[in-house]
Amino acid sequence: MSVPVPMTGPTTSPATSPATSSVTGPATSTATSTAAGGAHVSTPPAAAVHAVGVGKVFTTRAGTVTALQDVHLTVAAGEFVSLIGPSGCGKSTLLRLVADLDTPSSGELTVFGKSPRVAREAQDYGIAFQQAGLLPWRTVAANVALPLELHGVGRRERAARAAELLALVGLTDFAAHFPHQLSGGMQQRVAIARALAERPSLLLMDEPFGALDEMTRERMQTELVRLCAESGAAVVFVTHSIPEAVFLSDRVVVMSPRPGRISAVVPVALAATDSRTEDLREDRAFFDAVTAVREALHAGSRGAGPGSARGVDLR
Ligand SMILES: Nc1ncnc2c1ncn2[C@@H]1O[C@H](COP(=O)(O)OP(=O)(O)OP(=O)(O)O)[C@@H](O)[C@H]1O
Repeated sequence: MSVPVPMTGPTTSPATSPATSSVTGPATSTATSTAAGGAHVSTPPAAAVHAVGVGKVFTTRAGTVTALQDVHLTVAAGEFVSLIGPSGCGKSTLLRLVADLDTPSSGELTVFGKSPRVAREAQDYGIAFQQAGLLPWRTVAANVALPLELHGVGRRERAARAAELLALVGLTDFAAHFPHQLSGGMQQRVAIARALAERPSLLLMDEPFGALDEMTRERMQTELVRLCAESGAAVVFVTHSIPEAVFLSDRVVVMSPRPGRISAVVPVALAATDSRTEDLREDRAFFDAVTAVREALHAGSRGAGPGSARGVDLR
């Protein structure tokens, strides 16, 4: 990713920061503009995601469910942030609010300084969920080109962009195949290519590798790191796997259940995310970061009752 993070160093456990009123990403460069009179004024670039006191309450026949309470989170442009926490702690709900698939009950949420709706209309973000969600009657290339088609991009330009994206995810030879002719991992790569079609500045990913076998999953993680480095997109990534979160992220956001809130943020002080390779998984610093996230998860779940860490891969 384009955001600088501390380089690999000796093996101290990364510090976790408690969830306080402000959880902010690494500093990014500021844009300068010239004000009247010639003075240069620094304008900080808008964060990819900025949540201030966000809450979400669902009302059902059985009563109300507070899925999120007082969530403060800032994801910098180009930053990779994972959300991890027990089942039902509100990870998907938070992602859905960012994606304008639902609206907050309280607080303020902006995406690149705009409301989620305006950001969606501006095609600021792409989405990839656990189910690849490909249209079975369309070829791989036609699936990748779908968002472009929906937004009126011409046939020739669509074809060129689809070819470029399929090359990026290593599926050039499968352009004319149909989804059922591909493996699960290949389908997921098509879904990621589709999410990148409109060059979004933000990718929202909800357990995109959850259904894959371990080896395919690790390969996909390495590919995702590369793709994100190439595209410069920020990513908000929901996962149940601690090693996955650590391998991919600049920061891991730990959530606790009932009601869902951020209990800790673990900065991942490994090599910059754009230069992470398979070897990192054997690195002492990697294990230390995994331990830090695991401890934060346990601490966040303490007091929430038995089984409250369920659904998290604590290995
Ligand atoms: N549309 C809805 N109506 C009512 N309750 C909902 C709705 N969507 C989510 N919830 C509730 O909100 C809480 C958070 O759900 P959410 O799916 O965000 O959790 P999660 O952390 O993503 O869980 P998992 O890890 O199991 O996917 C849960 O208690 C869930 O039952």
